[in-house]
Amino acid sequence: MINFTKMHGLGNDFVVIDAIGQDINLTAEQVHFIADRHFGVGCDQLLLVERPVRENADFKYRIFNADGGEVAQCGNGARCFARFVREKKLTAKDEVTVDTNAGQLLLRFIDGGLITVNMGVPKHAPEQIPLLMKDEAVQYSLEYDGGIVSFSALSMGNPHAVIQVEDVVSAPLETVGPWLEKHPVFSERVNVGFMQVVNRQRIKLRVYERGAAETLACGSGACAAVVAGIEQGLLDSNVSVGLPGGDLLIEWAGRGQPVFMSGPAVSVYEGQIRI
Ligand SMILES: N[C@H](CCC[C@H](N)C(=O)O)C(=O)O
Repeated sequence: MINFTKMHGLGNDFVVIDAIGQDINLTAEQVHFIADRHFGVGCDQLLLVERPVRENADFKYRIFNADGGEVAQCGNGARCFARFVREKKLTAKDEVTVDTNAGQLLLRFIDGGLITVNMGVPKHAPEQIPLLMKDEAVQYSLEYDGGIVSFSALSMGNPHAVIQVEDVVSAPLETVGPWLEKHPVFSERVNVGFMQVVNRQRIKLRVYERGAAETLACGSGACAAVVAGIEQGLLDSNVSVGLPGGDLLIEWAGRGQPVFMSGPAVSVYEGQIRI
């Protein structure tokens, strides 16, 4: 039996497992089973909380998409990880440093039960798009269904494509999402965000996530969309991102600077799963 906590960040939901106090070694198939909403517990991603790798870190955490694939970054997951280690009394710190496969994150508890994550510095021509590599251009275009799909491509530690649309409600997420997610120009697939610019301090966003399909919120996707919008001169440095599951605050001071994301994290229930 494995003990877990079911959590969410604005409806992007997680199975969070303490792999320090439990001896856990999950295959991709087992992650896929746990994530299944009919045969398992059900979640967008599964998070494993482990001992740190580097001396200056408090923990390591690993992220697995519902399809079983391990990935390196998850914004909503980072906030839920922070809430988890505090609620499980694995730390009493107000600021937690965590190792991830994308590097180190700094997580801070702020007023109102919110958590701010330093998501690191965005990379503008992520290595996952060698075929499209231009001179640090951040806008790319591909032919699709007799037309052209233009997008910004960048990495927040995981790859993102950001498409600007007039209205997120009518965005072609169900068709363009899976098409671009698996497009061969992205050697490791990609998360696909559909961004509607409301004004210079507000966007609306829907994300078709790599390995999980559409989620109610995507933290790294919100960061990528704001970076893309600022790069195109459409947004100021502090932006409220309206996702189907709720709002995140994203702050970015420009190239070479880290992106900060602030938002909630909620524990829903504790459980055990037979694996
Ligand atoms: N699907 C993402 C991982 C989860 C990201 C998302 N849930 C977030 O909050 O950033 C990927 O394959 O890179």
